[in-house]
Amino acid sequence: LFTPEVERGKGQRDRVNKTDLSYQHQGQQALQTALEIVQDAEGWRMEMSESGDTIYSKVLHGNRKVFRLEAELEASPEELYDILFVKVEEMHQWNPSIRHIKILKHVGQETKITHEVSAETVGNLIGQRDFLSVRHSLKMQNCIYLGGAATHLESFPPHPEFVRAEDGPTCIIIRPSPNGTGKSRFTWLLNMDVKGWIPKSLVNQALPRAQVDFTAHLRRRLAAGGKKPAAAADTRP
Ligand SMILES: CC(C)CCC[C@@H](C)[C@H]1CC[C@H]2[C@@H]3CC=C4C[C@@H](O)CC[C@]4(C)[C@H]3CC[C@]12C
Repeated sequence: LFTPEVERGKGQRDRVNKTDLSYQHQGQQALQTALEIVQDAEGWRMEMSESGDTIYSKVLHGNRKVFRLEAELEASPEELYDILFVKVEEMHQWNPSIRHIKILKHVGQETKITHEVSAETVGNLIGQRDFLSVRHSLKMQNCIYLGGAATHLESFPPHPEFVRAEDGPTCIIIRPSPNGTGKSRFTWLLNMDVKGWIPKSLVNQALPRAQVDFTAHLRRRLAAGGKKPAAAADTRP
C-alpha cells in the first residue's frame, strides 16, 4: 500500500468558497488519518475469518477499538465506487442496517456531506443512531479510496430523536484483484463512536457484526446487478 498525496486532489483546483474548501480539507484529512491507521501494521489481532473474509481489530490510543475488514468482491473497483460513493443515497434500498441516507451537500465531484440513520438492531440492543459525515473519494490509476469522518453543518443540528454517533476517521480501499479477474480487494476500516451509555463489550460485538452484515448485503446487491427491489404494492383504494 502507498499513501496518496491527498492534499493535491483535483477538487482543490475547483473554484470553491471557504466553507466548501473546509469540507474538502476535512474529507482529505479523514482519508489521510484513516489510511495511516490501516497502514500501520502493528497491533492488529484477528477477530474472525470466514470463507476468505477476515476482520482484524486494534485498540488505538485513547482506548478506541477499530475494525478492519478484508474481503474479495465480485465487482470491479469502478462498479464498487459507483455503488458505494456515487449512488450512496440508494444504500438503504439494499442494506437493511441503514434506515435512511441523504446527501445534504455536494462539494465538487469528490466530496459530499451525508446524513445517515441506522436501523434498529435485533433486540434493539443498540438503538438507532444518526450520523452527519463528510465523505471524500480519491481515484488513483488503480485504487479507489473512500474516506469519511463526522462533521457539522449549521443547518443540520443533532436531532432530538436520535443519539448522534460519529463515524470515522474511516476509509475504504478498493483495489483490483491480481491477474485481471475483474474482482476487487476490499479493505474497510470501521472506526465508530456509537455514543450513549452502552457497555463496551456489546459495542465491540455489534461493530464486527455490522461489517459482516454490510458485506453480505453488498454481495447480494452485486449479484442482483442494477435490479431494484420490487416496489411495494399500491394499497390506495
Ligand atoms: C452498530 C450500529 C450502531 C451501526 C450499524 C450501521 C453502520 C454499519 C452503517 C451506518 C452508516 C453506514 C455508512 C454510511 C455511508 C457510507 C459511505 C459509503 O461511501 C461507504 C459505506 C459507508 C461508510 C456506510 C458503512 C456502514 C455504516 C457505517
